Amino acid sequence: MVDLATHPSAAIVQRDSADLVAGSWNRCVRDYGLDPARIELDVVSRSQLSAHRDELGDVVSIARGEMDNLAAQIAGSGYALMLTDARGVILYNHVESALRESFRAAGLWDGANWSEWRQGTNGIGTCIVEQRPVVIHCADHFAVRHSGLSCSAAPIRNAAGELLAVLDASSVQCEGTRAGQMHTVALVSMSARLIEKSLFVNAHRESRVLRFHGRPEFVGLIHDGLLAIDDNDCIVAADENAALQLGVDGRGALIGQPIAQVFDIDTGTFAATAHEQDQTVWPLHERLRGRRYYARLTAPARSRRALSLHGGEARSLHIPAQHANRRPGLSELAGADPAMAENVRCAHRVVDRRIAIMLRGETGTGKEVFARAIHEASARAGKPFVAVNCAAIPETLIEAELFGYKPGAFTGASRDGMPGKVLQASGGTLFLDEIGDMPLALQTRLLRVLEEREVVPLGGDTPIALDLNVISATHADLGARVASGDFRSDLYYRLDGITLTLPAVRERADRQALLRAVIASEHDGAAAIRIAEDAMKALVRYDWPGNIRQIRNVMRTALALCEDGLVRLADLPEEITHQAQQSAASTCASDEDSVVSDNPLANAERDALIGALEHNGWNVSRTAAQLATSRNTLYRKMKKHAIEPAQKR
Ligand SMILES: Nc1ncnc2c1ncn2[C@@H]1O[C@H](COP(=O)(O)OP(=O)(O)OP(=O)(O)O)[C@@H](O)[C@H]1O
Repeated sequence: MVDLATHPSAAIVQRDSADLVAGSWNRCVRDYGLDPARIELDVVSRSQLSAHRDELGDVVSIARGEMDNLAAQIAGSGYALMLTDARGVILYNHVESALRESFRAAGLWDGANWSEWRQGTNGIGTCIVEQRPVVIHCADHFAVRHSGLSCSAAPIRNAAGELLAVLDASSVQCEGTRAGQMHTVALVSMSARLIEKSLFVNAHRESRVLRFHGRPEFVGLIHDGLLAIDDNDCIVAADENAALQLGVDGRGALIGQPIAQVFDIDTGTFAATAHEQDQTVWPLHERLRGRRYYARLTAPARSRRALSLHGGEARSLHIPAQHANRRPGLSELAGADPAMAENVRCAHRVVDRRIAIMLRGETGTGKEVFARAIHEASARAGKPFVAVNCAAIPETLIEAELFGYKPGAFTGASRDGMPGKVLQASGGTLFLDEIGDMPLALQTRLLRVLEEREVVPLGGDTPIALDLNVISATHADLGARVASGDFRSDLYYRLDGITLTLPAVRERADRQALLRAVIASEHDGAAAIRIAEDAMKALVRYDWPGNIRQIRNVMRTALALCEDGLVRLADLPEEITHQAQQSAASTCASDEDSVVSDNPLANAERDALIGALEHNGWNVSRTAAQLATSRNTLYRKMKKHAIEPAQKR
């Protein structure tokens, strides 16, 4: 039984709630320019609400189950429960029928936007900014109209630590003290943790999930650690509890590691255990310090079906098909790569703050997909997203294309004129791809348009007001172009509110998971896509100079060529199979620890190293300490896996 009064969330909230409220009030005045007497309720349209719900997918249905449990615990207390997305829009409420009218009047209802920058200091919005449990009680609220509310809220994160949603318990009767809310916030925090656990298990239902704790009676409860393990016996996801339990520095240190390197475990027995002993708790020892844990291993949802359907066949991976052309949401793009997770976290923080975002990354790393996902995650979702490829439009046309023209503005112009991409994007997001290729003369004009927030079409004389979010992208070194005078520095600084660098596929710690996601999105037939194990290994080993675009093209062709729905090594282009053979051979020849070269886990080791280096900002000493190895060994392993220190971003 958990003692709520001593629950960590209660301690945190009590300790620094005065600072937290002061910090939020400061933001309300300084950053959002809010007037406490003039804050209006803000409710999204029905269609936006259903788009917000769709975006969160399973989160809403999983959270609803837990909210029903929590509601039963607090029934009759005058509290109601709200689930919001990471933008603060209420997606689902649980209010007793007698209280419905008063909650609706207070704006605590589906579709209401409780972000801090809209409603001032409040439980939901301030929890989103602070990313931790908060109590905002009565006069803590910035808006005069909300001073009768008492709110306790806790964040719900995915396995990458990224904010997905907020769970809030609110009362419209301002009674008692803030300290009196500690029970409520502790209950809400525990429910949020339980929802996170269910989300983890659900997100990894295709993998084996290991739940472990130092005490057997805690396995399967709120404090146990969770690890998802793929068909190669490598850890593909871990929650914070797993890192805490094992005493490692964050989840990143676990992802990509073979499970047999973390626990003293025989992988053959391990694989069998998952099929046979789903509910049994059994002891296991951690390798580094020899500590004893107790664990339960859950079989993947598909394992029995796959065994019976494909028994006797060479080992292959089954990737469930997805809806083709489905656009991944911003949170999904994080995958299990630390650099991508950081990009997504930053994007969530700056979205809707009028900060220009610049995306950098090699060709095909998904800059446009990322830009669209930012747009869909913003308050402008549902408004236009207009992409302009500055390199693809001839220099002579780019001005008209961007800024539009009036009828008869120039020879060859359409008789009706054209509004131009900038105006088409008004209300939504303008995505300027390959911005480095924008001609110098037009850079001046673009800067003026962005600064003045109005555009005068060619041949016109009346400015038209604009309301735009701007995201730009480049694979060039724009800093160098500024230095050489090819790119205006003032435009560069205007566009570069924040730079997010998308990693190349070869740098990603979650290469195998990324491959699976891209492959799944390539096919929308009912059947799962099957990839022979050696083919998958070759795909993971390959460098992918064309990044995600190349993966898509290669897989599209392989899926068309393959027979009986199984992609074999022979269905892949020669450069991929050739490089895979070469890298296996060179690993074998160059490494003293040559047994690794034939070991199917070699790639996992490379991924784990990159993950750990990323996690430590590419500081070799810190990474070596975290991995409990020497700097020399780490350098040797980096050399073996062709990981350049220069991959530091
Ligand atoms: N996470 C993803 N899952 C599935 N497909 C993706 C993903 N990210 C990108 N793609 C696909 O990869 C291809 C390249 O993506 P995108 O155009 O966004 O890359 P880019 O970095 O903007 O490329 P360029 O620099 O050449 O313009 C597209 O076909 C896109 O649909």
